[in-house]
Amino acid sequence: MKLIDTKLDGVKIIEPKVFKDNRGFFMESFNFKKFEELRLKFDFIQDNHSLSVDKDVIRGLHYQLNPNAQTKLVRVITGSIYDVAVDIRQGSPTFGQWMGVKLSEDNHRMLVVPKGFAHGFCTLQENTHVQYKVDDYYSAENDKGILWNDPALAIDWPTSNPILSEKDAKQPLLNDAEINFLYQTKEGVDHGVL
Ligand SMILES: Cc1cn([C@H]2C[C@H](O)[C@@H](COP(=O)(O)OP(=O)(O)O[C@H]3O[C@@H](C)C(=O)[C@@H](O)[C@H]3O)O2)c(=O)[nH]c1=O
Repeated sequence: MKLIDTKLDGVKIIEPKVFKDNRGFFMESFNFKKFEELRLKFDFIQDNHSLSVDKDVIRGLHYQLNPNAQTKLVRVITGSIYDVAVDIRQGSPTFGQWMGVKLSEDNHRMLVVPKGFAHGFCTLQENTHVQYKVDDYYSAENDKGILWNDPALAIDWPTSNPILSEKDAKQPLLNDAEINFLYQTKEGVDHGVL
């Protein structure tokens, strides 16, 4: 398993070890101990799975406020996505900055999205199944969002005409969004990281 740092502190790309043979492949998509050895200590308590039937579906940008902030471990089962994380930790040197990575059924890559980041993705293929683990339960009350094409973020999405949910079509701009994440130095910055 390979861990790749990104320009955003705490956002990490994971490349699992994939065992291929004549039947197909096998991989461990999560192993508490092996993740812990890479200083990623996660207490996941919920698994989510979404299907987007069309290409150019954008879901996001989403986050849950404290005390229900979530770390997410995102992967694609079928299809592919452009997966995006945006730093919304007040006081962070990279506040408002985003990163994106392609996750696909072929590259098996996973993305760690820590607490204090908004998350969203755009499907690159039809019938894309995305699965992700989270370390806090869903809270309708604390479920929040930011508009996908907020000019202040200037995310380079693969489409300019996405299919959105009603909710996501009218999310607020970052400037108007409710956020309650404080940037802390090393020990506290990546909740879930030892
Ligand atoms: C996220 C979530 C939604 N729901 C319900 C609420 C709603 O009626 C229905 C669909 O929810 P949404 O439209 O918010 O689904 P979706 O747009 O797929 O939301 C997801 O987007 C990605 C980008 C994320 O990062 C996730 O955390 C989550 O916010 O499912 C749950 O019951 N539990 C959950 O954990």
